[in-house]
Amino acid sequence: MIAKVIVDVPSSQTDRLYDYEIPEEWIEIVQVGIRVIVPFGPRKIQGFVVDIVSESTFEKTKPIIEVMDVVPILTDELIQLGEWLSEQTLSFRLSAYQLMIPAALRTKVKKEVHLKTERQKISKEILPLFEKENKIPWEQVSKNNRLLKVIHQFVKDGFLEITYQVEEKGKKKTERYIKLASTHLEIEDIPSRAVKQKEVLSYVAQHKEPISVQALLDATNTTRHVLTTLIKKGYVQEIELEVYRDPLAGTNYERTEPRSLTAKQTEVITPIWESLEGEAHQTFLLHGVTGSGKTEVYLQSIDKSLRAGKEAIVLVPEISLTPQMVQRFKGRFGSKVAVLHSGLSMGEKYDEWRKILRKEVQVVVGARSAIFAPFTNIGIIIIDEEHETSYKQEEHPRYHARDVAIKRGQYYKCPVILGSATPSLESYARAIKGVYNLLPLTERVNNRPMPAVNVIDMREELRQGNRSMFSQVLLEKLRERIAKGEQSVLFLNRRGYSTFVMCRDCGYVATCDHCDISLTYHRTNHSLKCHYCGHEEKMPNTCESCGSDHIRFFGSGTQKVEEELTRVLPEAKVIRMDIDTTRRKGAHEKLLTAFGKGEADILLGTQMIAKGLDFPKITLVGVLAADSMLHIPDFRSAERTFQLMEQVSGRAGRHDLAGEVIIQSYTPNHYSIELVRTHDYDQFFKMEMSQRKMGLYPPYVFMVLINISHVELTHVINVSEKITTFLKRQLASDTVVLGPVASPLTRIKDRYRYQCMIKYRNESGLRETLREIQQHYIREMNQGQLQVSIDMHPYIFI
Ligand SMILES: Nc1ncnc2c1ncn2[C@@H]1O[C@H](COP(=O)(O)OP(=O)(O)OP(=O)(O)O)[C@@H](O)[C@H]1O
Ligand SMILES: [Zn+2]
Ligand SMILES: [Zn+2]
Repeated sequence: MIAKVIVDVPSSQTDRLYDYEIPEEWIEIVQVGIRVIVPFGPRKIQGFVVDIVSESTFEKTKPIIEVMDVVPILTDELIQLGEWLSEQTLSFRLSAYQLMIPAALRTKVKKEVHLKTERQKISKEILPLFEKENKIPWEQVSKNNRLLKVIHQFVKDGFLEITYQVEEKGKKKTERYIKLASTHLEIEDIPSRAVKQKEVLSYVAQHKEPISVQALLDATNTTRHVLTTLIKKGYVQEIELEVYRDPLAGTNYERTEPRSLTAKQTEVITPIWESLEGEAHQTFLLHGVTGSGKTEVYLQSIDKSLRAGKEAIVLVPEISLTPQMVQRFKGRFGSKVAVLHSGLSMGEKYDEWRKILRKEVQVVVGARSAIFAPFTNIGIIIIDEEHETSYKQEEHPRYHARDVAIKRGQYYKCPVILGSATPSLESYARAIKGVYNLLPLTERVNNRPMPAVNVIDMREELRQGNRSMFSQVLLEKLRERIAKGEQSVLFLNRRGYSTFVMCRDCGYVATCDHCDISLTYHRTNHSLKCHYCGHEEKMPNTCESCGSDHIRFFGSGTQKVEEELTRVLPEAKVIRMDIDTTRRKGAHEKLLTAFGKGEADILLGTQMIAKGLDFPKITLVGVLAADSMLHIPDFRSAERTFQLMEQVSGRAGRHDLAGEVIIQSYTPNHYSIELVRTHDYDQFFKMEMSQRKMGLYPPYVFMVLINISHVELTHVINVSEKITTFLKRQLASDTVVLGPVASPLTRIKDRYRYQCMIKYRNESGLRETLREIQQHYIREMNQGQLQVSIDMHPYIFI
């Protein structure tokens, strides 16, 4: 038999299947989806088995050297998906598969074989291995073909298990448990004076499940000594059981019951349920205003899926994966839920992934990469806040989770729900065309009003002599809330607000020596940092250009706002939430809990407070500078501004108290800001679509961005020109090829950067043409000199 293997060498030449012979004694063990070690030239390398065939087309094939997994870590479906993904994103299949497995499996970790059962159940052949301990190192068996075969069978039967020991400081992995020994000695045999022994034994006997040693000692109020005697006499047995590193251990999730749906919710959930029950894939766009009860629709759709014996994947943006958000799912589905996000340690991620693989959970809530959860019977896939750009991965493979969701939805013939109060233009356009099924939820639950929005013209404020960052109205309203004991949220858009250092005398701005970008001031260690290459230097005392000591940092980060706030509103208690105050694990939760308990009047923060917040006492939302994002040179800047303003506004008045929003802006008449006043998404969509049509941007066309970089400027220009000429010759006449032009960020890490852009409607041969470009520059790229990166549906243009 021949295994087709994707080898662990990320380069274009090796991005194909290699044939390896499966040694006779491993025929049963080598399966599709496991990893193997194979000879590759003079080296031994890892690879994924993606297919097994009876014969190779090659005359000579080398045999597999070693088997790395006993159970497949990639399902057949994921293997297919990886192939598709690499075609779509023009990346290596290897990278696609590595995306699908947890990092713990990609690093060098200790592997062990664990005994999961009583010794009697396993054969004599391997019994001696487990004489001393219930586990042995994997190396002890991996090279022995005969043993491996036996082990494989026991793993299949569930008596043994292979685990990866991701060691982490201060984290428990296993705990000692006590259970009744299978020898069945009678309790009466214990001498009557050994009261304690009897007591402990009967306690153990009453429990069907093993009890942790500590719990047992606590419950029976005994010492370890009594227990040891019982173990020695053979009444009870001490075993080691794995405990998952639960990042949320100790959190008690309050159970929630399904609510009876409103008429509107019923209307939108019906077609979703029909799709689920009829096993007919459909993509739904759930367009529900903030507070319209989308989450309840998700929950009851998931419930439907679980009742049908199927699984569910829920994606939420990384930044809204807060404990509050997790609570909503754990509260309804308890331990059936696994959570995957970037805040987890490598070991924790591995644990959650394993729960999915072992089918111990049926629901996954996670950020982008959770879309690859190795479920095999998916009943529904939900993408909340579908307009969020974080669903697109900005490194190879540059995939969009929405595309992967739909692909998997087609495979499992299940519904995919894209939910948002402000859908992306691309999705809404597709819904209107009928490609997606549009489900509108236009009102808030129980007819609560949408918050009233007041846009303040900050130019006018300035004219009236108000030089502070707070308008008169906003200050007044903030005071009002403090007096009434209600809460406010102040939002500052982080983007476009770097704190740069400038000389007041000559205008010199401190920039990075390796990148064409200004350095950012960091207060904590009084230094300047480049956010692109990590270069760091001390904050200068004098200007490098003119020697003046009038060198200061500018910009207004959240820290500055906080300072200003304490000056103008000394009575206000403020909680600040930004990257700095939430860096430590659990800090995010702590701050939110404190705010929820009413320990502060004002929550001041960046993007991370724009979504998910649902506190009854928030009645005022203030946006300090709505247009900070509007002037970023990106065709989506108006869309992002509108989406963000709507999301932030949505935090106010979600419960009994009515909400109010103050938006401060220097361009109050821009449609993306003005239309937030009426919460008019449809009108915004119309206006923005006409802009896109004029400028020839998505969704009217598809785009491809090609970035070319090299340390020598002349070479970058040379290659960029060649690529552009080639594209113009190859592509259809109505396709637009723009460039080459210098990228907005012309130099990063001493490399010059140029780009060219393709806008197209129909291009059947596009991928082949782009592959040709990749192939052409293979050698130069492998040498690490040149980089040509291709982004199929770009979101970032710098
Ligand atoms: N059927 C229902 N009956 C009563 N209350 C409900 C119902 N559905 C949802 N709610 C409540 O209404 C509020 C808003 O619902 P939810 O948070 O699900 O809205 P959403 O559309 O997800 O909002 P957002 O997009 O702003 O996060 C919540 O407090 C929720 O508990
Ligand atoms: Zn730099
Ligand atoms: Zn100067």
